[in-house]
Parts: sequence; C-alpha cells; structure tokens
Amino acid sequence: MMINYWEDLQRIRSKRPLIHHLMNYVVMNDAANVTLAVGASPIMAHAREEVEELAAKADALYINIGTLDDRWIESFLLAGKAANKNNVPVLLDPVGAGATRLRTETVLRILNEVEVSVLKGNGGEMMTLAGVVGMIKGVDSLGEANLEIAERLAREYGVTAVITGPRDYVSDGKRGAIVSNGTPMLQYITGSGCMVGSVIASFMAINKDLLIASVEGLVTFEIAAEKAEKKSSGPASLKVNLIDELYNMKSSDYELAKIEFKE
Ligand SMILES: Nc1ncnc2c1ncn2[C@@H]1O[C@H](COP(=O)(O)OP(=O)(O)OP(=O)(O)O)[C@@H](O)[C@H]1O
Ligand SMILES: Cc1ncsc1CCO
Ligand SMILES: [Mg+2]
Repeated sequence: MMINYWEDLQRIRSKRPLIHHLMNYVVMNDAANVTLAVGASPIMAHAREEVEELAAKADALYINIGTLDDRWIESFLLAGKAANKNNVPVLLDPVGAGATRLRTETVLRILNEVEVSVLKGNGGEMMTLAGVVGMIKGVDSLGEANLEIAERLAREYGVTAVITGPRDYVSDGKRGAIVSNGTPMLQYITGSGCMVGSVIASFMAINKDLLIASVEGLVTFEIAAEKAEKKSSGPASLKVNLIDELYNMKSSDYELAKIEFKE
C-alpha cells in the first residue's frame, strides 16, 4: 500500500486543522505542544457550556477519558454528538479501561452514543474492551495484543481500532497494519499514548481514510521518537527532543517506516 506520509504532513502544515481535545490534566500541555509541532492547531476545552460549539467547528475531535468525572463525562457525550452532527471525525482514547468500573462503563457508553471513528488504546485497555480481563494496572498495559484483537474490536464497535505497544496493531475490520517503529523509552514518558493520539487526530483531519491516517500518525510520532532517543539521556530529554523532532521532520525520515500490511 502506498502512503503519502510527507504530502499529508505538508497538508496538515498548510491547512493547520483545528484539533479539539478533551484531554486529561496530566498530558494536556504536552498534547498541545505535540499538535503544534506537527503543524495543527490544538484547543483544549472541556466545559460543557462550550464543547458543542467547538466540536462542531473543529477538523477533528479527540476525547481522552484520562481524568474523567461526572462533568467530563457529560462533556464527552455532548462534544461527540456535536462532532457527529457536523461530520467531524472522532478519536477516543479509553485511558484506564479495565482499571475501574467507571472507566470501562464510560467508554462503552461513549461507543454506544457517539459514532467513534478511531478507538486508540494500549494493549490492556483494548483487550479489556475485547472482553479479556486482568491486562491493565492503572493506566499501564500488562500485555501485548495482536492484529486479530484489533480486527475484532473494529468489527464489534464499527471503528478503526489502534492498539499501541511494542508493536502497534491497526484494523478497520477489513484491512490491517502492524507498525514496529518507536522506542521502549516511550514507556517512561507519561502520556506518550495520549500524545500519539494528537498526531493521529491531526492526520484524521486531512485524510478521510482512517486506517491510513492512523498509520501515518503512529509512524510520524514513532520515527520522531527514534530520532529523539539518540539525542536523549533519559525520559525528560526524550520528551523535549521528541517535540523538536516532530517539528523538524523531513521527507527522508519516512524511509525508517517499519510497517506491514495485511489485506
Ligand atoms: N516497547 C516499545 N517499543 C517501541 N515503541 C513502544 C514500546 N512501548 C510503547 N511504544 C510506543 O509508545 C507509544 C505509546 O504507547 P503505549 O502503549 O505505551 O501507550 P499508553 O500506555 O496509552 O501510554 P500513556 O498512558 O502514557 O499515554 C506508542 O507510539 C507505542 O508504539
Ligand atoms: C498517568 C495518568 N493518569 C491518568 S491519565 C494519565 C496519563 C497517561 O495515560
Ligand atoms: Mg494511553
């Protein structure tokens, strides 16, 4: 499959799509910086009084349940429905699904009431949603998934499923892809999963093919992370260098893409 990574990154940079985030408090600032570094325009807003207005005008909506409570949950649903009404693609990150009943039930409620375009979580979260218990500790995954689980989730929930981890598994129910870029040091930055969501959402804003947009987001973020790691002495410098590498991405960097497609 031919993917125009560089052309699509240029489209993000020239269009500067608005990415409306309902992003957890832990990662809010980093997600905004990552979104800017790829060339899109972030807004972090979760007040129930404004989310419908913003989601309706956004180029993509990113719902991340990381620091949920009653008010946030109301806003997730309002924003998601407003996005649906206006054909704005929706990415859902089910942070900590399986860790508590509230998280699992909230994700299922959103999937039921909102048409989610891309469902992206780590192995434990996504295996929980596929009915496999005990694979999550707080927000951390206790195991790696596989392409079959991604395909099952895609079919069951009518989404493009993205499962992150040492290898990332992507499926739209028909086509599948495995991305093997990245570095283990990403596990030591809180919110690396949340941040890759911002990059995927930026590609979703300019590419209607959700499987390809997901792969483009994963590959872009993870190649930047590989380059950043070479310049870093630990997680703190990795995070700073990662934002720089996203900003400084070159077309030749995409030669590092490690991707396998399954039809
Ligand atoms: N062992 C690894 N090797 C290479 N890349 C990895 C590894 N583990 C995670 N990654 C990459 O790190 C990013 C985050 O994935 P991960 O599954 O750790 O997310 P997460 O658990 O949701 O993170 P967070 O909750 O901190 O946001 C993805 O781009 C993933 O591919
Ligand atoms: C650590 C943490 N806790 C809630 S959200 C979050 C960010 C990583 O998922
Ligand atoms: Mg996560």
